[in-house]
Amino acid sequence: MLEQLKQEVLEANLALPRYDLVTFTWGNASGFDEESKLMVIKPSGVSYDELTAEKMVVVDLNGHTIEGELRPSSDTPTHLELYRRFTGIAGIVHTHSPWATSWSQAGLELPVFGTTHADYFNGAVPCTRPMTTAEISGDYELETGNVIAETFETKQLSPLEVPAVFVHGHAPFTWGASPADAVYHAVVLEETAKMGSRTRALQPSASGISSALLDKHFSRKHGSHAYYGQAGKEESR
Ligand SMILES: O=C(CO)[C@@H](O)[C@H](O)COP(=O)(O)O
Repeated sequence: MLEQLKQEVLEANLALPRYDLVTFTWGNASGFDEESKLMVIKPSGVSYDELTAEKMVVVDLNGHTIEGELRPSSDTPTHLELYRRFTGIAGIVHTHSPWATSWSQAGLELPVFGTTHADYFNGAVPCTRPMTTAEISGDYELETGNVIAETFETKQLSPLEVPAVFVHGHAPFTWGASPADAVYHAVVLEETAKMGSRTRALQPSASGISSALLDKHFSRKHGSHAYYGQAGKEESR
């Protein structure tokens, strides 16, 4: 079942080490099928060079495995909560990419320091609040999804316009209209986090570009970025 989505999710997972976003088995990518309300996600603990479409795991919104021999990613509850809470997304990526993870560990939001950021994210990339002891000792992955959604609701941010978040003390999640879109945003986030780290080192008082410049760039670029299609070749919408 969902053979096409399994292939897309496989390609998205294989792109994570290709773009140096993960080490060992860290991170994961998933895709969501709106019609069947089923998610395809990477199996837990499997090396990226061993992944195949057949090893992908299909789960329903309650987290029940519908198809697949292997255990779904340990982050399955987080992915499912985001598909439930963020309308219109169909791909999610979680990495431990070094620069974005550094902002997550610092508990800082990433300001819009420049137009590279503004081309893809319509505002600062937020960081979630620290989770409570009860949340950590409860269903940690489910609560991670909840605190991400709570962050966007509290800040009145559109997940479609800022498709990225730093989870406090953990690492980033990104999402998009497809698994490939979510990977694209993960690459952009890592690059803008690197630039942001260096900007702040050069000028600690740097506060970011004007809202006029942000609006100019985001409105011109949003939704038109290239993403890779079959066989990894660059395509543009
Ligand atoms: O964030 C974490 C662990 O801190 C996880 O994302 C692992 O990095 C990958 O777990 P699996 O997807 O292999 O279960």
